[in-house]
Amino acid sequence: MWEKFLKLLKKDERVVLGLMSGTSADGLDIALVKVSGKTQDLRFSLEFFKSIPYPKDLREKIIRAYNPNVSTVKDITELNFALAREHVKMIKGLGLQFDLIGYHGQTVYHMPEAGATLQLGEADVLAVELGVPVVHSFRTKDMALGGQGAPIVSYFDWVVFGRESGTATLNIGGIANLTYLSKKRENVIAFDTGPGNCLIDVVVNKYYSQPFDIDGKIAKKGKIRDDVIELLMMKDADYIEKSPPKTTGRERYNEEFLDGIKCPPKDLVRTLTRFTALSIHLNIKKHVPKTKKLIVTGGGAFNPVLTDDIRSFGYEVEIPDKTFVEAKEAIAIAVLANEFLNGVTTNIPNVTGAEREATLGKLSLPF
Ligand SMILES: Nc1ncnc2c1ncn2[C@@H]1O[C@H](COP(=O)(O)OP(=O)(O)OP(=O)(O)O)[C@@H](O)[C@H]1O
Ligand SMILES: CC(=O)N[C@H]1[C@@H]2OC[C@@H](O2)[C@@H](O)[C@@H]1O[C@H](C)C(=O)O
Repeated sequence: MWEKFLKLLKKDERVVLGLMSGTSADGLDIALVKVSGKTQDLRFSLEFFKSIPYPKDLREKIIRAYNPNVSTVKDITELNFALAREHVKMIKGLGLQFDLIGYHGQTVYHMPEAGATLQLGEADVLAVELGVPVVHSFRTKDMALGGQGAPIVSYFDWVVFGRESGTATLNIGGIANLTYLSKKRENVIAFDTGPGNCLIDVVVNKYYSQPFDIDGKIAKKGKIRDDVIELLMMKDADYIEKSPPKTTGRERYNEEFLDGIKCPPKDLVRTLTRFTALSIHLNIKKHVPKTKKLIVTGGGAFNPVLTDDIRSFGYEVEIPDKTFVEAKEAIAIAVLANEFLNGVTTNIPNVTGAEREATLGKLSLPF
């Protein structure tokens, strides 16, 4: 058993399955990636990608788990295994071959100030059922070292895009996070800017019974309400002003964040779209003002109202091909898992605030 694993450690090229389930809780992103080399000599090719939506009841359980006022320890315990079993079912259905899995798990609560974060999805279930080693829990060691445990994709951004200057990558998922690129790893700056699609999603869910504002169609019909922007700015000024390292989550940007706002739904969707772009812009202006170009990924890249709003602040906005836009985070998780086997450090202390570099991840073996 160990022999097979030791052989895998010595391989230069590995086929890695990267699994990412983001804060939107919309499903599992599955990327099959061939990876060779390490750090800035790393090469990867995406062999397969699919995003499989969660069954409705599982999505509801995840969203409920986010809310400390209603979720119980029993819910969390069950969900930890239920999620992993659902993930196994999804993967088995694809009939793929791979050497290793990188498993992000589902973040249900993130408390960087308290130095705590929780990702659910029991890695041992995947290791046993799928018969390969699983690297998981990528955030905890950075937190043990006093860091925020996020963003962790900035390592991948540095490896892949690090040679660009005046450029930042921007992933607009539930939360938006940005990496300001630099050739020198120690000069990379990355942080969460605040809401990505999550506030828009909350309103669209509530008033239109849709999971999100498809292609910005609702926003296109609404008007920007300056009084609501002002109110939102007052609520969010503390986070925008705060210097990195900083990360956030659905604990802050949820329905409660919109308390006290009165506005017709379509105007609210339009206004929240504008506010999301504005919060990204103000964060850039304050913390990484040399940014001229943004490489935008994540589901928000498919909302033209949002991307046009971002462009309106004067940035060159580049949107990579559709598969990369959707797959980037899952590819990054595959790369982090591969670097774990290479024994490479993957956090960036300048980004997370950790006291030193470390190899992120824990290993779950199938035997
Ligand atoms: N065609 C589209 N039009 C508008 N918005 C879209 C479209 N496709 C996806 N989105 C938005 O993108 C969201 C999903 O994005 P993504 O999968 O990148 O988020 P995530 O990975 O769950 O979040 P995070 O990166 O914060 O963990 C959806 O909830 C939706 O708001
Ligand atoms: C704690 C947590 O799961 N954070 C996520 C979330 O989603 C976007 C943003 O907030 C980012 O900080 C992070 O994910 C990416 C993958 C990261 O760590 O780079």
